[in-house]
Formats: sequence, C-alpha cells, structure tokens
Amino acid sequence: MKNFITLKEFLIAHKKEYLLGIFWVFFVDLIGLITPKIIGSFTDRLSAGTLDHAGIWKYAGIILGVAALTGVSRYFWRVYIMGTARTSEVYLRDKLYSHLQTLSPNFFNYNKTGDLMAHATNDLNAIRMALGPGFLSFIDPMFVLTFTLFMMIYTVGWQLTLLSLAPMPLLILISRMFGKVIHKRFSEVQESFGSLSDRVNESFAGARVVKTFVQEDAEIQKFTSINQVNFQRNLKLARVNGIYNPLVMLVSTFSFLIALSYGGILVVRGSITLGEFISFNTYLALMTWPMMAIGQVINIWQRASASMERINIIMNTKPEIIDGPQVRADKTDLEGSIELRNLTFTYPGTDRPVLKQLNVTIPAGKKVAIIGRTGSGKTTLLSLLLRMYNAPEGQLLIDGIDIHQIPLETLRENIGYVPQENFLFSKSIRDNIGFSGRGSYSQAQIEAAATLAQVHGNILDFTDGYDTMLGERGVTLSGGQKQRVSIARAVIKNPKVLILDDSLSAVDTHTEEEILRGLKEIMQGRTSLIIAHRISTIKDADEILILDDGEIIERGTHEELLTNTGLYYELYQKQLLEEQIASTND
Ligand SMILES: Nc1ncnc2c1ncn2[C@@H]1O[C@H](COP(=O)(O)OP(=O)(O)OP(=O)(O)O)[C@@H](O)[C@H]1O
Repeated sequence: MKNFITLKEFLIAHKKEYLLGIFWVFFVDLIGLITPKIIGSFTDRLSAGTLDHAGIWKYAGIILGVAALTGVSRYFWRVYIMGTARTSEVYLRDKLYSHLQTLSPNFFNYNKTGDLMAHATNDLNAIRMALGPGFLSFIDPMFVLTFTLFMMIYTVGWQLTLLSLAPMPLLILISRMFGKVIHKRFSEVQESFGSLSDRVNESFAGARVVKTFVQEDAEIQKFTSINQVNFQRNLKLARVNGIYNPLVMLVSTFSFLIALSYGGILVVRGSITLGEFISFNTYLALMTWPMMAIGQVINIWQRASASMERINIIMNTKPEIIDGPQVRADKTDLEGSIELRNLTFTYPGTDRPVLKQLNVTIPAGKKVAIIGRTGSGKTTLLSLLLRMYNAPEGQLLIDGIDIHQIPLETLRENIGYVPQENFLFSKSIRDNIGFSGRGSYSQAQIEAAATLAQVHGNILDFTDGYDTMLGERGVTLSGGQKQRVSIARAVIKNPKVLILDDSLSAVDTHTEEEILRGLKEIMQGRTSLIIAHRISTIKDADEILILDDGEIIERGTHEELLTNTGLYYELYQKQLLEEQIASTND
C-alpha cells in the first residue's frame, strides 16, 4: 500500500465522491438481501398451498421493484467510483507530465521515450483499474459477505453457516501466495511493454535512416523478438491467472458442497424448512461473486502496486537543475556579460573532463565565436550557459554573479538559443516561430523575425504561408529552412544573449551573409556566442576562441589569429582552398 502514497492528496480531495460511492454500494448490497428471503418465503407458501394469484403477483412485484432499485443505485455507484477513478488517471497523468517537465536533459538521456510513454498509458491504466473496479471489488464483497453471513445465521443458524464457510481461510492463503507472483510477473509485463513502445518509437522516428540503410528486415526481426518477449511475459502472467481464478472457484464450490449435503440432511430431519434451505443456498450463491471478487481484487491491486512502483521511481527523481536557496529572486533581467573562471566540467557519470580550466570574459554586447574540432566541447559550454547541466559553483558567472544565483526563468528567457539539431514541433510555422510567446506575438513580429532569419520569402512560397503545418521534426522543410525557422524562433524573443550552435551550416554562403547582417542589427548591444565550423561565419567576431579537447589553444580576432600558423590558420587555408576549388568547378 505504501506505493500509493503518491495518490494521498487526490484521495483526500475526492473522499466525498468515494464516500457517496460507498453509500450506494452499501444500499445495493442491503436491498440485494431481500430477494433470497422472498424466494424462500415464496417456496414455503407454495409448498404449503397458501399462495393465490394475487400473492404470486405481489412476490413478482417485489422482486421487480428490488431489481429496478438495484439498477438505479448501481448507476450512482458507477458515477461516483468509476468516474473518480477516471479523474485519478487524468490527475496522475498531469502530475507525471508536469514532473517530467522539471527533470533535467540528463534524465532523458538515460530514460527512453517509449518507456516513458508506457508509464503514461499502461501503468496509469492499471492504477485506474485499482481505484475503480479494484476499489469496488473490495468494498462490495465486504458488505455482501457481512450482510449475507448475518442473514445466513438468521435463516438457518450458525452451525450450517460456519460449516459452509470453513473452506474460506484457504482463499486468503491462496491469494497471499499468488499475490506476490502476480506483482512480479505484471512488473515484467509492463517493463517489456515499455521496451516494445520504445522500439516502435525509435524505428518510426528513424524511418528514413532505416530505409536508406536497407534495414527494414533487421528492424522487423528486432521488433518480432521484443514482441515475442512481451508475449511470453503476458503468457506467464495469464498462466498464473489461469491457475489462480479456478482455485478460487474451487474453494467456493467446496462451500456449496457442504451447504447442499449438510443442508439437505437438515431439511430431511425437519430442522429447517425447504424455503429456508433455498434462501440459504441463494445467499451462498450471492457470496460466490464476492469470493471471486476478492481474488480479482488481489490481482488488480498487485498489478496497480507494480505500476505505482514504476511511476514512483520517476516521481521520486529529484530535478537536478532547480533554483537553489542561493537564488536571487530580484534578478529578473540580464545585461549579458559572461565570465568563465577556471571552468572545468565533467559530465555526470563520466570521469573525463570535457572542458578544462577555461578562462574567458565576454563583456555585454560583444560577439564571441567558438571554433574547434568536433567533440572539442563547444556544445557542452553552451549547455552550461543554458543550465542544461550544472557548472561547478563559482566557475560560470553572468553579469558578475554565479549562474546558480540567477533564477532559471530569467536565465532562459533572456537567452535566444538556436540548437545544433533544429527540432521543430508538429505545428504551423507561425506557432513554431512564436513558440516562446504562447500566441502573444503579432503577425508583424513573426514576419519580422522570419525576415531577419531570411526565411520569410520561403514561407510565402508555401500555399498556406505561415499556416503551413510542419510534420514530425518539420519534415516538410529543408535543412536550411529548418535552421532559419529555428533562428527566427530565437530572435523573436529579443534576447539579451543569442547563442547559435553551428546554426548556419546548412545555408549557402550568400544566405549566411544575409542572416549575419540581419543579426548584427538586432544584436547591437546584445551578447552573442556563435559556434561554427565555417570561418566566414565568425570572422568579424570581437573574439574567436579555438577549442581543442576542452582547452582554449588559441584566441584573438580573425586578423590576430592569422598572424600565427596555428589551428585557426590551418582551418582558414583549408577553407580558402575548398572555396577556390568550388569556384573553379562552377
Ligand atoms: N550527455 C553527455 N554525457 C557524456 N558525455 C557527453 C555528453 N554529451 C557530450 N559528451 C561528450 O563530450 C564531448 C564534447 O561534446 P560536445 O558536443 O560539446 O562537442 P562539440 O565540440 O560541440 O562537437 P561538434 O562540433 O561535433 O558538435 C564529446 O566527447 C562527447 O562525446
């Protein structure tokens, strides 16, 4: 039960609905006791020959009335219990989603999307089942068993009742034994379903790569084997259920057997009437469902508990990147100066530093470029600036204060970031560009940003213009167009700091020049950090840093760097040569 602590708040808030639900279950179970008594009395009067036509109609009327009342009451219990269980699913899904939003990018490096989706679907469904049908299957049998037991003792005495119920403790034993196995096997099923969802998600997301590498058959094989594992695990669970449910049935059949044989003897002896015997057996029949239900309850709750355990692992994951106690809440704006003080950074879970003792000061409003071989740590530095990862205390300062003292919202709202991988949402181009404004940007602002990013013309070429819907990952746009929409999305924020991570690599040199000219205008007085592989992108920067294996090996302006014969000079010569070859080929 301790797994369900996550739902404490919800259950307290919805106790009224559950109490009303309990009332209606209580009421249905209470009136359910009338029918067996009526049938018994009907039998006795019939065998005594004291029943006329009107009497028969009266009995029929009562039975019909009870059935109608039961139907109406059942409607209410469904509304209160099942309805609240549905609400719990919405509550928990929202809570899970909101919590996932707070977790750091590192969490998503280690947890696969498909598996997280399985948590949000299958696991939540199992929990809903417990709070709806599972809860009902718990309280209903409690009432039915108590009431029926009372009526049985009242009708035929305690000896026959006790004897008939003698096999019942066996039920508890069986349920305890099977409960543990069901919990374990259901956890395994959910886990394999997570892997299955993840496989599907990954292979669809990478559909183009799969096709271009002609890996369809291999993908099908991989899918089939995971599907088989999932099937086998479901089968193992079904096997437990297959033994468990008939065992529960068998125990209740023993009860019937005792009731029939010993009850029959009592009727023959004349200790009880035939009517009482029939009433007793009808009560015993009433008990069959609750007994089965107790078996089901254990099953449902064990599944839910396994699912809740999985959800709790996520819910108990503490967000690593948060506003700590040292945060300065009054810092609602940035000026844009950046300082790296001996910055050394190692990714969590690894032991090799990716950035080593970097010392850089970027005054507000300056343009700094970073260039270097792949894997030299350029993107890592930007991730630290955006606090996607935590830099060591005191080594990364913005506006002269430690980055950890700046509220996350202030930090990120004031940085315009164009990532290396231009992820666009499956929304219209307008919504993608205006992503940060949640619909508050005017069409003129959106168009201005698009013009600056040199993509306005392209957008107008689409039939639906700014309303053009982008497929998953913006598949309808070319690489260069995606980059430019992504630039427009960053600059519309009018950020104090603009970060471009190799964001002009997919546009031709002419467009690049146009974009840079536009950016120069908007970034007047604002800080920009540009990563590039092409020297043409960065040559007018105030300072260029050359990063190699996490260290700054050269720094200076374009002109200063060309006076050395270092890596920058080497890169420049290589790119000049490439350009010359390209122009001779034209
Ligand atoms: N989340 C991570 N966990 C562990 N190591 C990482 C992680 N992300 C990047 N790295 C490693 O850190 C190093 C620097 O990576 P980074 O992405 O910063 O390089 P880069 O200079 O931006 O490269 P490129 O020009 O190819 O984009 C690489 O060796 C990379 O494998």
